[in-house]
Amino acid sequence: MKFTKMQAYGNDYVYIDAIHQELAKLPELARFVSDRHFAVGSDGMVLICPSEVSDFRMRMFNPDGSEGEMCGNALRSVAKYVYDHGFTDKTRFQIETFGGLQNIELQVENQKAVNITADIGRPVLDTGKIPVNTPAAEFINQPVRILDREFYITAVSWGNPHCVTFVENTKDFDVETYGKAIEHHTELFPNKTNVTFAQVVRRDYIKIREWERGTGETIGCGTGCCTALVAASLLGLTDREATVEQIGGPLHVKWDSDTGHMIMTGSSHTVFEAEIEVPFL
Ligand SMILES: N[C@H](CCC[C@H](N)C(=O)O)C(=O)O
Repeated sequence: MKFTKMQAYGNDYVYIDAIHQELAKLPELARFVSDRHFAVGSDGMVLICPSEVSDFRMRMFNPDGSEGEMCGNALRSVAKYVYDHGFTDKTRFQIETFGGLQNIELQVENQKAVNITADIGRPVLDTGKIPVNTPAAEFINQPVRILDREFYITAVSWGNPHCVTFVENTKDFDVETYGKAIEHHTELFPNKTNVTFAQVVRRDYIKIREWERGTGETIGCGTGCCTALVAASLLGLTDREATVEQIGGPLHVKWDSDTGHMIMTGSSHTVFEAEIEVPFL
């Protein structure tokens, strides 16, 4: 099976062309390729698929085999993939996800996409108890007891469930213990959740660490950055545009006040392309 390893802010996935290759047993395939000892090693698997309603479709799977409805870094990387591989020569197009149709705009240098802007639509402030895109009860800065602590949590859905809580210092924070506990708080988040721990540094600068559903701590998370900005600006801690510093680097995010859409702009990189023998395919 042919694949491409790409990373965006160190959020690394195995990208597979599912337009020209037949694939099967997708959850098993995701668990297999993501393994850092026995296979390629990644934060998950992303498929580039044909779409009946837009230019392309993306599907993303976590290393535990579960499927995420949306992924900001994968979205921008798929946009780069289809352009760099000559699947399209458009610099503006759409990618279908389970989180809706996402609008892409590429900045190209030497026939390669170097910077990718993605409009990922409007956030829904909910924990996943209601169907996505239903105007809903808002879940903003709610006190929630997790293990031995109380957290103030804001829930944001981009199609996939996210939540964010503000901490004093992300650097020393025990992301694993509390991230895991919040991820699995299924009374509040029936579909589990991605968890962002954020620290506001200035009105236009936020630091985050991310605990991802089905993955664990990652060093970059596009939708996590967007989630942090939504909560921080709703709470009056930042303006509607910020740089979000992740361990893997800074991403620029803007929550457009005219449209209510979230716009993220950042890079993505191809690491290598290769073939892997999959014993069960
Ligand atoms: N890293 C991703 C999010 C993946 C979310 C996934 N872990 C889920 O189960 O929803 C990003 O850049 O937005």
